[in-house]
Amino acid sequence: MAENGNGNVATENGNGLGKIHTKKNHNGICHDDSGPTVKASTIDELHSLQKKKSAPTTPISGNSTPFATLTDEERQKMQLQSISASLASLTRETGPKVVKGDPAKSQKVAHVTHHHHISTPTIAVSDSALKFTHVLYNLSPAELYEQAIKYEKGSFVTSSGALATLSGAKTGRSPRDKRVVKDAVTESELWWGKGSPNIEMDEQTFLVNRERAVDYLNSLDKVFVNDQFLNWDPENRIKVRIVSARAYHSLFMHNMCIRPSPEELENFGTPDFTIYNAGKFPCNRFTHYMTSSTSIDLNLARREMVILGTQYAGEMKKGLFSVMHYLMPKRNILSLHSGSNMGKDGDVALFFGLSGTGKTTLSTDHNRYLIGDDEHCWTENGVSNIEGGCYAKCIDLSREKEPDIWNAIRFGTVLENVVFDEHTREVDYTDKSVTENTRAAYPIEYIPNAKLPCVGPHPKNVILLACDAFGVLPPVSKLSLAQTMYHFISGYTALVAGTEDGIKEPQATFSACFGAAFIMLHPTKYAAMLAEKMETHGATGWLVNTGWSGGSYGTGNRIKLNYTRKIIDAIHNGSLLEAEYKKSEIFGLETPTSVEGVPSEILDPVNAWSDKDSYNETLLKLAGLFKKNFETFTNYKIGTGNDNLTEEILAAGPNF
Ligand SMILES: Nc1ncnc2c1ncn2[C@@H]1O[C@H](COP(=O)(O)OP(=O)(O)O)[C@@H](O)[C@H]1O
Ligand SMILES: C=C(OP(=O)(O)O)C(=O)O
Ligand SMILES: [Ca+2]
Ligand SMILES: [Mn+2]
Repeated sequence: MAENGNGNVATENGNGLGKIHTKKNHNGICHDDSGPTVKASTIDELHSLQKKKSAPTTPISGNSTPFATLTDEERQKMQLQSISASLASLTRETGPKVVKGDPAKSQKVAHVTHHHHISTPTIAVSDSALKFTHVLYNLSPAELYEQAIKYEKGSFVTSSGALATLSGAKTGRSPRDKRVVKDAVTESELWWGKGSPNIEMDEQTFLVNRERAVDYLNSLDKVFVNDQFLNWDPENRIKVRIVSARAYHSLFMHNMCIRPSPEELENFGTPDFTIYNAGKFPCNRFTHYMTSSTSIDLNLARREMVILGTQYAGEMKKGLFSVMHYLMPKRNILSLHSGSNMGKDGDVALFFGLSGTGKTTLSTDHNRYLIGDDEHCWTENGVSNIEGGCYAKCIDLSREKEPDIWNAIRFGTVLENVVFDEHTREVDYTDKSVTENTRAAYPIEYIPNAKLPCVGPHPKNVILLACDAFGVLPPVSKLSLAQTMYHFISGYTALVAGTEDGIKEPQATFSACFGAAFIMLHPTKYAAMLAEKMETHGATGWLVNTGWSGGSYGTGNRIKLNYTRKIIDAIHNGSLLEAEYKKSEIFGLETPTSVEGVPSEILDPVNAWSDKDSYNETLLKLAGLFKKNFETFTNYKIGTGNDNLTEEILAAGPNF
C-alpha cells in the first residue's frame, strides 16, 4: 500500500477542529483521515465543485465568418432561434419557446427564444405556445449516458462500458414504410415504379406527418438536437440537424455522423438537412399513403425527413444515405454502399455488399487503414467516407476473430438489442432473444488504425461481396469490367431462411447497386458512373462469396472468415492478380486455382460438394434467378459514351 501522507504529519487547515495527531500506523487499523479537507462548507457547495465549465474554445479569428464579431450571448441566441425555427409548427406559424438544458435541473432561464412571426397571442395560439421546449444540444456521450439511464427503460452500462439500449418493437429497417415526396422535380429525377425503393407520397401528406412529429416533439419536456456533418470531403460536406426524443438516438448519431469541433459548431448556422425523429410516436394509419403505423418520409425539396413509429436508429443513418444518393450524383459524385480501407502503400479497396455480407467485418482489417465501413463518395479526387462512425453487426461477435470491433465496444458505444448478464453486465453475443440484428455503433476513431480524415485516393480494387447461401458461387473470382457492372446492377445476396421449422431454402435477394433500398436515381445512373471511374483509374473488380461452401445452407457451411480474409489479403497485395485462372461454367467467372492460406479444393465450388448433381441443379437454379432479375434492366443503356458497354454487360451474366 502506498504511503498516503497520513500518520503523524498534521496539516493546518485553519477552520474546524485541531488535528488528532496519531502515530504512523503500520498495521493499518486505526488512522485519522487527515488529508486536506475540501473547500466547501456545505454539501451543496461541495456538489457545485464537482462540475466545472468546459474550457473556452479557441477564439474565432479572421473575418471570413459573419459570426466572428458576435458575442457568446448573441451566438447562443442565434443558435436557439435556429432550433426554434426547426421546431416551428407549420399551422401555428410559430416556433416553440426553446431553452437550453435539462428541465430536471434547476437553472437560470438564460437563453430563451420565442421565435415567432405573430407578436401578440391570438386565439389560434394553443397551450403548447405557453410551454418551454428544453433543448439538449449536442450533449457529450457521458451526458447522454446519464439521460438514457435515468429516463429510458432498457438502458444499461455493459461490463466493457458500452451503453446497451433497446430499439423497441422495430429491430431493423422498415423499407416498405419509406415514402418519398413526388413533386414536379422528383417525378422526373427519381427512380419510381417496379424495383424502386421510392414509394410516393404527396407534399400535403408529408406536412401532415411532419406536423404530427413536430407536435409530438414539442409536447415533450425536452428534445435532443444534434448538429453534425456528413462527408469527409470538405468541398462536399453537408450540415445535418437531428431532432430526437431519445438520448439513445442522439448518442447514435453523435457516433455515426461527423462530430463538429466546438468552433465548427459555433459557426454551424442553418442546417442543409433536418431529421425529425419522433419514432416513439406512431403515424396515423388513416393518413393517405400510410399502410402501417410506421412511416419514414423524405422530402427533398424541404430538405427534411420525418420518422414516426420506429425507433430503430439505423433508419436515420440510412435515411441520410438516401439523401446523399440524390445530392451527390447531381454534383457528378458517385455515392457508394460500400466499406473502404487503404494499405500502407496507399492502395484503396472498396467493399460493396448488402447487409450482412461483410462490409464492416472485412473493411476493419488490422493491417490496413479504415476509411469507413458503409457509406462513401467517389469524386475526381478519390474516396471519402460520408460518416464519422461504424455500425457493426454483433451477432456471434468474438474477440479472437474480430478483435478491432470487439475492442471498439467500450464507453461511448451504443449497443442495440443485445442480451447481457443481469449482474456482471457481460454481453452474450450469441443470444438472439431480442433480435439477430444486434448492433454496435461507435465513432470511427475507436478502430485503432482508422484513417483520419477519412479520405483516400482512387480505389485499386472493387470487391463485390455476396453471401451466397446456395453455396455455388466461387469464394473468389476476378471480374471483367462488364462482369463487374453486371454483378453491381444485379446486387445479389441470399438470405438464409432462419430458424423456422421446415424452411430449408435460402432466399435469393437482388438489390441493385448493392443498396436498392437507398438509391434514388435509376441504378444504371450509378452503374455508368462506376464503370467510367473504374475504367479511368484502372480498378479491378472481384466477386467474393462470403456465404456457403460445400452445399447450400443446411448442408454446407459458411466459408470461414479466416479464409475470406486470406482471399482479401491476396487481392490487396496484388498476388491474386498474378494467379492462374480457369473459367467457370454457366456464370463464366474466372476463378484462381490457388490462394495462399486457402485450401485449393474450395476454390472451385463443385469440388466441395459431395452431391455433384445437386450442385449442378442448384447452380442452374441460381443462374435462372439472375437472368430473371436482370430482365428489368435489359432495355436500359448504360452511360452515354461507350455504346458497346450495355451489350457487354448483358453478355456478362450467366449463359445456359
Ligand atoms: N466468411 C465471412 N466473411 C465475412 N463475414 C463473415 C464470414 N463468416 C461469417 N461472417 C459474419 O457475417 C457478418 C457480416 O456482417 P457485417 O460485416 O456487419 O456486414 P455488412 O457490414 O455488410 O452489413 C459478421 O457477423 C461476420 O462475423
Ligand atoms: C444499417 C444497415 O446497414 P448494413 O447492414 O449494410 O451495415 C441496415 O441495412 O440497416
Ligand atoms: Ca460478426
Ligand atoms: Mn455494415
